[in-house]
Amino acid sequence: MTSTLPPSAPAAVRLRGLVRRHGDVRALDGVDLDVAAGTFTAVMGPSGSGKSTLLRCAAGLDRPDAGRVEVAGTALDGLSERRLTLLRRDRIGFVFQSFNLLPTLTAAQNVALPLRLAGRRPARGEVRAALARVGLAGRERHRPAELSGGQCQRVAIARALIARPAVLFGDEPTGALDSATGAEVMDMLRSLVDEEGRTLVTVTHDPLAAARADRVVFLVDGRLAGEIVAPTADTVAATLAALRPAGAGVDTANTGTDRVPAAGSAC
Ligand SMILES: Nc1ncnc2c1ncn2[C@@H]1O[C@H](COP(=O)(O)OP(=O)(O)OP(=O)(O)O)[C@@H](O)[C@H]1O
Repeated sequence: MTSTLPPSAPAAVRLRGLVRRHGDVRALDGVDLDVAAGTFTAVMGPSGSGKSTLLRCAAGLDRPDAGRVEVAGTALDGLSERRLTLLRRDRIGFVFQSFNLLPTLTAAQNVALPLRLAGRRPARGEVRAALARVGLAGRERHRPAELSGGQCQRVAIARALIARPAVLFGDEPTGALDSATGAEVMDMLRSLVDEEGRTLVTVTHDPLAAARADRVVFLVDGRLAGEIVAPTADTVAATLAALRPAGAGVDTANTGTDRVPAAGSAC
């Protein structure tokens, strides 16, 4: 199946015929998908169905073997590595399950890093405002070891958003957090869409997290296998259960009900 917008509708992300092979494995097997600007899309599916590969190709972190990726109207295929790096820096944000903060830098310095790497000095109050936006007012001078896991992920999100990317991609951004903290982070991500018109695309295994999205798309064996608009945790869980091959066990990844927080300090 495909999930595309009319050609005239503004798409923050447009994927056409995406194929990505790893040896004999077709991690993506012909995916057509549009993500409308200003929306929150969750990507779900069984373990190994191609979710991370989809995100990495859409974000320009990996190159598909065939097909086309457009982000905010720019086609990624054919871009030189340098142009792709600049596009990722300026137009694409990415957060991972691990927070990847630099331990010796303060929260504010971590958030400012993408601007500094781009040769730009942050405007007065810009970093403080970015941290306040993710609920970390007053934490500017804390280093990662002095922050909780949820706070570290908020710093990582502020860092990913500081350059005002066209799309923020998240690969299980709450996967290392306990359920309550993960829910708070998902609520904060939702508010970024509602209040600022941000565009989010997030892989998650958690039906409760996916229920915050406007739309959930499901992958199976590298192909789109369905979608739910205006999802609830129940409709998401039921769809996932129906997609799981008969006899398959519970997904080894976190399901949101059995999450264990990352050990030790969080970052
Ligand atoms: N670098 C790689 N080398 C070889 N095979 C890979 C590589 N990356 C992904 N794959 C394979 O491609 C398929 C899709 O992997 P991917 O990580 O995208 O799935 P996923 O849905 O994100 O899985 P999970 O939910 O377990 O994280 C899997 O069969 C995986 O083993």
